[in-house]
Amino acid sequence: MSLAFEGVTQRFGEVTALEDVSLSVAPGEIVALLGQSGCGKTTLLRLAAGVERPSAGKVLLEGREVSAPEDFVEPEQRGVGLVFQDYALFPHLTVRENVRFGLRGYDAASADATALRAIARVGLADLADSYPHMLSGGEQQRVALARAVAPRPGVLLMDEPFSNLDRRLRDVVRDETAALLEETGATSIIVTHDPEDAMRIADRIVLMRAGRIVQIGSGEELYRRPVSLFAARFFCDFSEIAGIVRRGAVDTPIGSFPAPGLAEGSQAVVCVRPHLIRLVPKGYHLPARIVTRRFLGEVDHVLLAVDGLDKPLVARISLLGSIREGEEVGIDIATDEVLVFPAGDT
Ligand SMILES: Nc1ncnc2c1ncn2[C@@H]1O[C@H](COP(=O)(O)OP(=O)(O)OP(=O)(O)O)[C@@H](O)[C@H]1O
Repeated sequence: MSLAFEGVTQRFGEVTALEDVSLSVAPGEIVALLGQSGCGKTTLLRLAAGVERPSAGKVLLEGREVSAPEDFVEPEQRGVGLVFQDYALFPHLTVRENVRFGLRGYDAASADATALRAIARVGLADLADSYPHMLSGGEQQRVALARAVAPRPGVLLMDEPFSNLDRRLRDVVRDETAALLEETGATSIIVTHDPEDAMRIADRIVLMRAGRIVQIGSGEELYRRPVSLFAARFFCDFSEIAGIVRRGAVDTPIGSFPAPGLAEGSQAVVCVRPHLIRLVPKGYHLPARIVTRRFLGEVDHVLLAVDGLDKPLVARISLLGSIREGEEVGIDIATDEVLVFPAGDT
């Protein structure tokens, strides 16, 4: 089922939660709404679900407007499944009863069979007669997912579905959810503030800020070609170096970087990715000194002082051998991967 927002604006009194948002989600596509707290992600989800009506603009399901005052389709009529951050399970119902709850319109026998199939699909067959309080967070999340997908909704809307899970469990449940979404073929929107969640699960990421869409693209597009410093910072902890544009380039203590399209004399920010700095022996490339080195397992977190920079460069690299703090080294920066943005473009 396709889902589209056309010029949607949503106001709550003085607050504009969404401003002229347009987005089309293709049938079966998985889209992540990514952004900081308060940027309007949940509001967009609530509009799709039909629990909110837009102040202006349209919501379309399968090409049909479902948001117009005279043609407003109620949430339960939209064929939309919902999964919330807190799972929203009924505490007095068992797992089986919770999942059956979403299957209105089925006769008792087929509701039971369908519920049990969905429960088995998320690996909880043995817990079908348990109550939510007897389950771990990950198990409760799986029940919520089973309840949402059991009626085979055309659209699945998920609001921060993994945020209550600890790191390790989160990875597992996220991968399971991705597999299940693919299998059901539901058009899915997942709200998250975690870029890794978005990159791992979504076909396309919609980066939002203050009620507007900043950029739409695949995880790789957003990571490699962010449209602004704001978008860039969302996906990478860069070392940022300020400079002034002179003759189409920014001169910095670590080199000169092309700044196409930036005005002569304007302030710019040069962004260097921590994993694209390579250490070479002293005397080669750019001279630097190791300020600190922290072993993190797969990589080392290294701070490098460079003459002329007021803050050390951050590098995340694998340091073989016995490089020590205080040691003089050379550094080689993959310059074609360096990004340059106008300063203040946040
Ligand atoms: N019912 C409401 N009444 C008043 N203001 C609201 C209402 N719902 C949302 N807002 C405001 O609209 C803005 C967007 O909120 P929304 O919940 O959509 O953001 P979000 O990106 O989902 O944030 P979070 O990640 O914290 O859930 C916020 O400023 C919020 O305070």
